Amino acid sequence: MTFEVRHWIGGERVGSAETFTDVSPIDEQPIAEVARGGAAEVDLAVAAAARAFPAWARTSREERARLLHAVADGVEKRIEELAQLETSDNGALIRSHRRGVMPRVAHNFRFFADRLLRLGHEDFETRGHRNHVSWDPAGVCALITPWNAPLMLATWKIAPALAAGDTVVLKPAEWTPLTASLLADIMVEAGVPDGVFNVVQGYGAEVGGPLTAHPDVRRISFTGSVPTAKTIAAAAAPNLTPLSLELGGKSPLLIFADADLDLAVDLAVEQYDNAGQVCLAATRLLVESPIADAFTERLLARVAEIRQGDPREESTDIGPQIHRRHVERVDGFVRRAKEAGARALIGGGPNEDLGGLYYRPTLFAGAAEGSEILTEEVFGPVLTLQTFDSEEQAVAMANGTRYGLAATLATGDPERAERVSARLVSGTTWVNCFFVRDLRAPFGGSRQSGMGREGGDWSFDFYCDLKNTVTAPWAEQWEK
Ligand SMILES: NC(=O)C1=CN([C@@H]2O[C@H](COP(=O)(O)OP(=O)(O)OC[C@H]3O[C@@H](n4cnc5c(N)ncnc54)[C@H](O)[C@@H]3O)[C@@H](O)[C@H]2O)C=CC1
Ligand SMILES: O=C(O)/C=C/C=C(\O)C(=O)O
Repeated sequence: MTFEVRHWIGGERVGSAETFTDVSPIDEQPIAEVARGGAAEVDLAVAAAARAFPAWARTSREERARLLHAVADGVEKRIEELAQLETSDNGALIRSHRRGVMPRVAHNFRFFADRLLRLGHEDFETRGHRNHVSWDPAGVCALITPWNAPLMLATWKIAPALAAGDTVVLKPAEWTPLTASLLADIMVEAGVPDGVFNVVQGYGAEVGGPLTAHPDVRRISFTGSVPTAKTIAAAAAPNLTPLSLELGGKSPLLIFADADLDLAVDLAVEQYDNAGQVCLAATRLLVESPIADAFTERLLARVAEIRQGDPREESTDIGPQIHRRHVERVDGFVRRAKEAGARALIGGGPNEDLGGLYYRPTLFAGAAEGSEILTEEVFGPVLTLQTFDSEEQAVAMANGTRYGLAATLATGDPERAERVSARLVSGTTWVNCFFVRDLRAPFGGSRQSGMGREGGDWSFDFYCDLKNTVTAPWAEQWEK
C-alpha cells in the first residue's frame, strides 16, 4: 500500500495537480505518491517563509534553542520510525539508521542550539568608539539536499539556519522525499511556528530551478553533484545569492609500506559502506609497491565476505543502489573502465542473484592514468587500486583530480603522516582512521568539491549577516 506525501507550506499540507511515484530501492515497489511541485509551490513556500521571518528572527536565542532541543526530543522519540522510513526510501542499512544516523539527526539540532547560545557578541573600542559585532539572521534559506543520507544531510543545514533566526524552504531529493515530510510533523509537535520550516517536494529542475532563482531567497545551501551545483550557481548569479556547496569527491586512501596492513585493509573495506554512495568515500586506493600484492590479496578476501542484501536485515553489510537510473550510471562507469583496459579483480557488474538495484562490490586495477574511472565520482561500490614508489609520487597522485573533499592515509610513521597530510588538498584528512566526524570541525571540500564549510561557527558565518555597529562616544547630554 502506498501513502500520499504533500508539501508542507506555511503550516499546512499542500497538494499539487500532479504527483510522482516514490519507489523503494529495496524491491523497486512503489511506496508513496508525492506531490510534484513547481514554480507556484515555490512561490507559496518562499512567501510563507518570508512572512514568518521577522517574528522568528526576533525570537530570543534562548527560545530558538529551546525549540530546537524540542525538535531533537521529537526525533529521538521517533528514531525507529525514521530509521524504517529512511531505509525503505533510500536503501541504506537499518542498523546504521537506528544506531548512527538518526541519533546524529537529533544531535544536529542539539549541537546548533547549544552553539547558538555561545555565539559571541564581540565588542571592542576604536579611538573611543564602540564596535559591536552581531550575527544577524539573513532571511529565507533555500536548502537542497541529496538522497544518500537524506535527513542527516538536510538537518546539517536546517538546524543552523533555524538557530541563526532564518526561515527555511527545503527541497529534498525526489528519490527520497519521506523523512523530510515526517520532520515537518516533528517541527509542529515541537512548537516551531508555522512558516518557519517549509518543504517543497518535486524534481530538481522543476522545484530547485525556481527556488534557486528566487529573488526573495537570501541563502542557498546545496549538497549534491558538481554539474547541478554549476546550474544552481548560474541561477543564483543574477541575485548574487550567497551559496554553500558540498559536492562530490574522488578521495584517495594512501597506504604506505610502513602501515599496519590489517588496519589498511579495514579502512579499504569501509569505503564500500552505504554501497559506495558516500561523498567522502576514499575510492582510490594508492598503495606503496612493496606491499601491493599482500594488501590486494587480503583485501579481495575481505571484499568477497561483504554481505550484500536486504538493508532491513541487521546482518547486511551493504544494500542496493538508490535507483535503476543510478545503477545504469554506475554500470556505465564500470563498462567504460573495462573497455579502456582496466581489470575488475572482483565484482564488475550487478548482483543478478539479488536482482534489481544491487551492484557487486568492485575493485579495479590497471586503469590508465587520467582515465575516467580514476578521475570521476562513480558514487557506487567501485574502488580502484594503483601503486606508488615514493612519498612524492603518492602526494601527486592523491592531489591529481579536480576534487578535494577528503583523504585518508595509513602509515606507521607520525612524521610522514604530518608531512603528507600538510600537502594534501582535502577538506578533511584522516590518519589511520576514517569517518571520525565531529560537528565542531569544518566540513566541506576544496577545488570542485565545494564552496564554504559546514559545522561549528562556520555554519553561522554562512546563515547570518555579520554586522558591525560603530557607536561614537555619547556626549553627556545624550547620556542623561
Ligand atoms: N553528497 C554528495 O556528494 C552527492 C553527490 N551526488 C553525485 O551526483 C551524481 C548524480 O546524482 P543526482 O541525484 O543526479 O544528484 P543531483 O546533484 O542532481 O541532486 C541533488 C539534489 O539537487 C536537486 N537538483 C537537481 N537539479 C537541480 C537544479 N537544476 N536546481 C536545483 N536543484 C536541483 C535534486 O533534486 C536533489 O535534491 C551521483 O552519482 C553522485 O556522483 C549525488 C548525491 C549526493
Ligand atoms: O556523515 C557525515 O558526516 C558526512 C556525510 C556526507 C555524505 O555522506 C555525503 O554528502 O555524501
